[in-house]
Amino acid sequence: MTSEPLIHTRQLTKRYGKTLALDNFDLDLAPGQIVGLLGENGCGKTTLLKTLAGMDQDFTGTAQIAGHDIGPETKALVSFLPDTSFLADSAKVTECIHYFDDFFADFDADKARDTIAFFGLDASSRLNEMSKGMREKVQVALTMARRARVFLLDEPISGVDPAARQVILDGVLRNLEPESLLMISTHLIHDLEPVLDSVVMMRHGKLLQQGYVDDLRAEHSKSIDQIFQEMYR
Ligand SMILES: Nc1ncnc2c1ncn2[C@@H]1O[C@H](COP(=O)(O)OP(=O)(O)OP(=O)(O)O)[C@@H](O)[C@H]1O
Repeated sequence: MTSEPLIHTRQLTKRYGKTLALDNFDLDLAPGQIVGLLGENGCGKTTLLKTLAGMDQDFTGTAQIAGHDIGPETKALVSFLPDTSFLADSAKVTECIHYFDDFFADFDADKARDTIAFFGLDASSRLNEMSKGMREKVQVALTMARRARVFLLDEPISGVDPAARQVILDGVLRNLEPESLLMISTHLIHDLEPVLDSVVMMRHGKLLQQGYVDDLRAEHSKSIDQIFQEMYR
């Protein structure tokens, strides 16, 4: 790594009862890259993202963002898109923008409105009048409109059609500052591969493989999608 890690974990361990969701998970991620978080169902991707986002502080080991232990300081640096809807169904898009503006000091309402327009959405619509893909776009627009140093997106393109996936990815990328760190969990590696700088592959709560996509592709003479299929077969 050429610069100090923005995300740093050591022996990060999270249990849900008898289930070990994160098992002594060690990770260092430098800023200025787009990272794909990959792994089969239940390997701990959501748990890792929630932990780094400060949504669940019931863990052992070390987890730091920009040198700070996970807590209020790191929450201010991290913009998190969960895999479930976090907005009130009856709200209008304009109300969601106001809500974010009140709640997050680093929120740029103009940027959010601009991305909503880029997605071709009507800001006066209510969420319960929108399709799943349209609601996902609203959530992406809000999440990416923060001037955060770390963006953690949990499955932002699952459950939408291939054309919408590309539009959502474009909406994510057009808002990203070069020095930010973006980590995206996905099963849709083929769609994401062209934009990734590096990947983190997980298995059973552990780090299975981490590397820059160019290095991995050169080493294996295969696409990341093919490497993933073989690794998890
Ligand atoms: N709230 C919870 N209570 C109990 N067990 C949980 C809870 N959340 C996650 N788990 C368990 O922790 C493990 C990791 O789950 P997690 O959701 O992090 O996996 P994932 O890689 O995101 O899966 P997927 O790809 O299916 O979204 C799984 O065994 C899951 O059943």
